[in-house]
Amino acid sequence: MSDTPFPPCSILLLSGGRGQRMGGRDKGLIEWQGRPLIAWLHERVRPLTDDLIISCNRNADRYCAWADQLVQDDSPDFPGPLAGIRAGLAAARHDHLLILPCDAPLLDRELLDALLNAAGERPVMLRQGDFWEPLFSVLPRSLLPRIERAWQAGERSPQRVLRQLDPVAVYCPPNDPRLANLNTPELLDATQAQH
Ligand SMILES: Nc1nc2c(ncn2[C@@H]2O[C@H](COP(=O)(O)OP(=O)(O)OP(=O)(O)O)[C@@H](O)[C@H]2O)c(=O)[nH]1
Ligand SMILES: [Mg+2]
Repeated sequence: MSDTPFPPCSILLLSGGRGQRMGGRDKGLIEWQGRPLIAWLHERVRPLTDDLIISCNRNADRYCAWADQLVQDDSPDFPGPLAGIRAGLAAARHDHLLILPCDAPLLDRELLDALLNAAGERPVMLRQGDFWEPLFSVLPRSLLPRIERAWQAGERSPQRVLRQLDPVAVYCPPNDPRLANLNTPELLDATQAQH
């Protein structure tokens, strides 16, 4: 399965959002260049892991085709991506979990390698210009109890949680096209026209 130099990792694709800016549609299943967004992410990460986890809160019957395991939030009200991260960490079979959002189909192998090569005892988080990007990160599973404590104390922001855990940064330029995040129909159309 794996053709990588790094230790085995689990991979979590976050696809459990409300998709409000897409009119409430399940974003991972929206077609981009003729295939659902989640299929592009799946193609990119499948060679890197034997433990591909998708966090979804709808359409499990479709998502199961692209995953080894599915996880869902433990409440039905879309509490945000940290809910998916805690479920993914709890389910992960390897010591490290690479986390990615479902709506970034232009991610490339080089960026994934950079994140995974930095994996260790501290969290790894992408830093795009001046901004931390917690949904592009690698977490050791050993951090689950600390993340769980923060959650129980009412924290819901992945960025605040990860910043408190002494993250290692992997740097990207501010306008790195590989990080195009397709949040709206307009962005979806614009990137389709370019690729
Ligand atoms: N598990 C889980 N994942 C979520 C939740 N909210 C967002 N995400 C995921 O986090 C990533 C970033 O979220 P957004 O890009 O804002 O996606 P979204 O929340 O579906 O879209 P909007 O409703 O328009 O904000 C996406 O991969 C989402 O699927 C949630 O409540 N639970
Ligand atoms: Mg959102």
